Amino acid sequence: GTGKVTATPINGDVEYLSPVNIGGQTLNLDFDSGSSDLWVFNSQLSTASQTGHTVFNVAKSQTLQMMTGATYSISYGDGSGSAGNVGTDTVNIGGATVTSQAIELATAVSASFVEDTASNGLVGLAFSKLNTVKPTQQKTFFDNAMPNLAEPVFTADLRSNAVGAYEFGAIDTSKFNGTMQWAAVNTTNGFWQFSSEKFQVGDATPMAVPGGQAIADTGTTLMLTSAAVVNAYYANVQGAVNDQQVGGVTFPCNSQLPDLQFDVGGSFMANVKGSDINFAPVDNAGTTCFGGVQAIQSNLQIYGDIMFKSQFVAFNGGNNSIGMAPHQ
Ligand SMILES: NCc1ccc(-c2ccco2)nc1
Repeated sequence: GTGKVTATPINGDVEYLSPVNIGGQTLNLDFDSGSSDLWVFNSQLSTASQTGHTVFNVAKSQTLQMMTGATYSISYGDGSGSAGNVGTDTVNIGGATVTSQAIELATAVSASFVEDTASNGLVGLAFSKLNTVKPTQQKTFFDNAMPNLAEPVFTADLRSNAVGAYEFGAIDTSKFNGTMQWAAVNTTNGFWQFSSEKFQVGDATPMAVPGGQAIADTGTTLMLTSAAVVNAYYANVQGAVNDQQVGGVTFPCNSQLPDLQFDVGGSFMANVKGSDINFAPVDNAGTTCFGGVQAIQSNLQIYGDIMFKSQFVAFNGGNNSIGMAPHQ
């Protein structure tokens, strides 16, 4: 079978939310190709933590079965996290259904998740080896769904300030231009990881990031790469400054930002449109804007939603490869 759901950008493309049916209850969740836990806000949480959220009511599902003794605890790169207990239930994502999916039921969530009332949990779509459930590690929705999917794939079609889609089991060739290009994924760390050692700003001389690796992460807002690439990129932008107060590089909102091409697995170069690198204003007048490309002090680069807004991306769990093509 196949399944398709909308991916709706929230608060200026900070994150994308998709409807997921769990035991007959529909919640808007954040699909995250950078982690491997499916967890939800639910009726076990304190009233304070539930405030503003749609929660999964554990008493209302007729198919929920609690997993005795199982717990989870997850923390993310941005310092957020959640922890709780675990059950299994039927999960339906746009028609793709798994009858016994591990549902991680938060009993504690960090403040930033409580404050983010648009999101009621995450669907982890990285590799199951990263799942945090103990004592028995659980499989992701994609791993569980794969055997019944027409093709062992899911795709991310994320758009700038527009509704896009996640699809399981098929690659909709009408959603991208040209031929999709593919690269091998290294699953050792449990991510959709590939080498990314070459960058090109506009039509300037390409630059090398020896040993550079990257992950494709729908659950991260920005595109995080090496300081060398960030400096080289914004050297082309009049008025760009690294503003410690704001927490990264800003520039005049009316800047003409160049495109940025990046290497995917040594197999092909993919492009991020300059317009997609103008992320958001930092001041009320909308004069100064925050860059969508920012530095990370690690050679594991994180290509988040800024990249997905320029590239239609296919994740192939059958042969562990990643495909990209410019959106239609
Ligand atoms: N990359 C995983 C991830 C996703 C969302 C969040 C988050 C924090 C507050 C609201 O959302 N944190 C980390």
